[in-house]
Amino acid sequence: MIKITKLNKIFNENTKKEFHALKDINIQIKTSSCVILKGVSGSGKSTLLSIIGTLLKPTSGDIKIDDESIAKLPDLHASNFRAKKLGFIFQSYNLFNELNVKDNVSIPLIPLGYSQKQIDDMSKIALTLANIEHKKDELVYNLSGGEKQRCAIARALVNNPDIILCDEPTANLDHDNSMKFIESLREFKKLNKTIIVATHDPIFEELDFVDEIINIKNGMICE
Ligand SMILES: Nc1ncnc2c1ncn2[C@@H]1O[C@H](COP(=O)(O)OP(=O)(O)OP(=O)(O)O)[C@@H](O)[C@H]1O
Repeated sequence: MIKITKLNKIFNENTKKEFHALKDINIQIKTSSCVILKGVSGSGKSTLLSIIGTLLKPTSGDIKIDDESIAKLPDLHASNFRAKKLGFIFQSYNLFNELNVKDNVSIPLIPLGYSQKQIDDMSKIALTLANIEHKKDELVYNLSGGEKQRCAIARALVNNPDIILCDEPTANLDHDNSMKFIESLREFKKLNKTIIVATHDPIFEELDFVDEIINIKNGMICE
């Protein structure tokens, strides 16, 4: 369970540029559910996703993941927490173009102290799940947009995370590849992952496996 209580995020606090990006957010996300964070550009979706992902700290309020409070985790603990529990899929893929697919996918495992054999085995499982195993030796630079997305999916899955966070995952995909991405989400759901997708793509609105759509407007949850 992810429990967010009275969460606020203020950028540039106490300066002329002060901006209240998230206002008194209260949400509970059940384990193994799929939730869509929906809202127009600038509404606060990425900010909320980044806080859930421990990439950003809230100004006030609490966020608990499986009863562990993560709002104020020191940076080293936050990066360990991410490495064990979370997988990220970003709109811009965030891959290393000059490395091959397999190396990109195995990167999150390196700080976790696995042996080379374990890294190879775990990477192979993720590459197969994301249907990109056949391109494992190809440089990311040479992949199509849909293939880059599948490589990013494999990287998000490689540590077998409980929670998968997706930020505008279909923004750079055509309709066919967006539909393929949605089928990947369906598979994650079958694997009992908790999935949170921040998006304004209407394609996510009527999916049978989505448990909840949370609307965000001007940093607030709309009922
Ligand atoms: N580091 C920052 N400093 C100042 N303001 C910021 C910062 N990050 C985000 N903001 C502001 O907070 C608001 C919410 O941004 P956020 O990226 O969360 O929106 P979003 O709903 O994800 O938008 P998009 O769909 O365009 O990605 C925006 O007005 C943005 O300009």
